[in-house]
Amino acid sequence: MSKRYDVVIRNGMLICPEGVKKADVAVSDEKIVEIGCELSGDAKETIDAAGKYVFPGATDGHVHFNDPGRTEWETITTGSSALAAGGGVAYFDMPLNCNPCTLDAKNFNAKLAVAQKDSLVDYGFWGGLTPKNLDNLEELAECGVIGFKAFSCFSGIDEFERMDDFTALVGMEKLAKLGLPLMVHCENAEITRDLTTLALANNKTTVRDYFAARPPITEIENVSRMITFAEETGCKLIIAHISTAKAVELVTQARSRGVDVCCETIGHYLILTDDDVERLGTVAKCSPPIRNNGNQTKMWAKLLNGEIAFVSSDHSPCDPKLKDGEFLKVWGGISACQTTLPGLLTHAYHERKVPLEEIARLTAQNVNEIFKIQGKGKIALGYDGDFALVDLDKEFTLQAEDLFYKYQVSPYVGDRFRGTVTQTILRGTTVFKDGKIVSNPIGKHLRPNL
Ligand SMILES: NC(=O)N[C@H]1NC(=O)NC1=O
Ligand SMILES: [Zn+2]
Repeated sequence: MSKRYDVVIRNGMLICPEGVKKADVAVSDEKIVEIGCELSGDAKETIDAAGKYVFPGATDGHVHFNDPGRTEWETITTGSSALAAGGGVAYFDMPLNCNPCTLDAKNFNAKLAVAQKDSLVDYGFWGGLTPKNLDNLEELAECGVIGFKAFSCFSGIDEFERMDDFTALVGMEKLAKLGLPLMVHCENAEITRDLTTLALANNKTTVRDYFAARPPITEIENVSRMITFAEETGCKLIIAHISTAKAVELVTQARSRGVDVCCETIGHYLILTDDDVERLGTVAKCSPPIRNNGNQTKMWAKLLNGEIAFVSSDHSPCDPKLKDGEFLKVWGGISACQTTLPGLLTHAYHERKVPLEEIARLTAQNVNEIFKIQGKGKIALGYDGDFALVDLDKEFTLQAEDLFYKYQVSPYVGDRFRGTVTQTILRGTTVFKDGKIVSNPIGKHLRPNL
């Protein structure tokens, strides 16, 4: 008897957890219901993926879409569209730089209302942990946050206060009980603050002065301290946007003695170097800063070794006016959520022979597993019909007009990529195709299955 699927993707090379295989994949009621060679049975929609690689749609674990409240920088509409254009089907939005910050249930619900209306793709939310909201962690957990985010140093946003040691201890004890992870932006507060003050006092505001004000030790020292807190409290710890190979080493050592810690890195720490930042200017300013080539080589080795759990974008845009000025003084944050997968195809797969299934793990599977999002992140029976169709050899030069961000700004404009996302499918619905957004907002809220 012939079957009737909602969608069949035929003749593609599927990136499955166990390897790459040529097969068809069928979706009904938003879920993958069959994987096999030349599936019989018709479908309401047939997608010919001959010559294409079919990745699991990516989940970006770390974005700042700034909605509600700072929509002059980015919005959920533009951010989620950009994500889809880069093969993304889901994102976890940070508790800052939206306004109000996501520090209690009321503000969580305000953000949820916007996303329900505007998000093209699926979304989860981070709650914040600051000295001011230790009594609100339980209510945020009930709302369904995927985890909590804290800053060891100044966050750039006055209302989102840094986590002092008391807050770290009490907060991590509470999160251990709630079974939710804490992600920490690890840079030593006093050293970054005082080196920055000193640099400003001496009018040292160039890109190199900025690097000197945030040296590797600020990350390494703080990662080590946060691991100690995690080890003693039993809280699951995720190091945000790790930038130095030495800090990755600390995470690996801690894991090997049983500490529940892992790390995320960001495309730009793998793709750009300090010399690139010097060339590009403030568009490539972020914190922690992008490091040198020697460190980057070691970061790639750690990535290949499985020591980095997932790769996100830390998409942190702003009004371009805030990037206009002396390097040390301007906003730190890079617009990147549209280019993570093409960046990894170019620099990980083509340049360094990182296997495609490893790239799928780093962009989709691991992040969903770590945050206990059920049924998302891989091409397997029963999972959401989420796919990114990729022409692996199709090259393109990124043009500002290609970007779906509120501001068409990226450090990669003018760069050559090899590996083009041609179509993004969310739970069986095509949301992006051939350079265009082709769906209304259909994103739904993702909560951890604890
Ligand atoms: N507040 C904010 O978005 N900060 C981000 N920007 C950046 O470069 N690193 C961050 O953590
Ligand atoms: Zn961030």
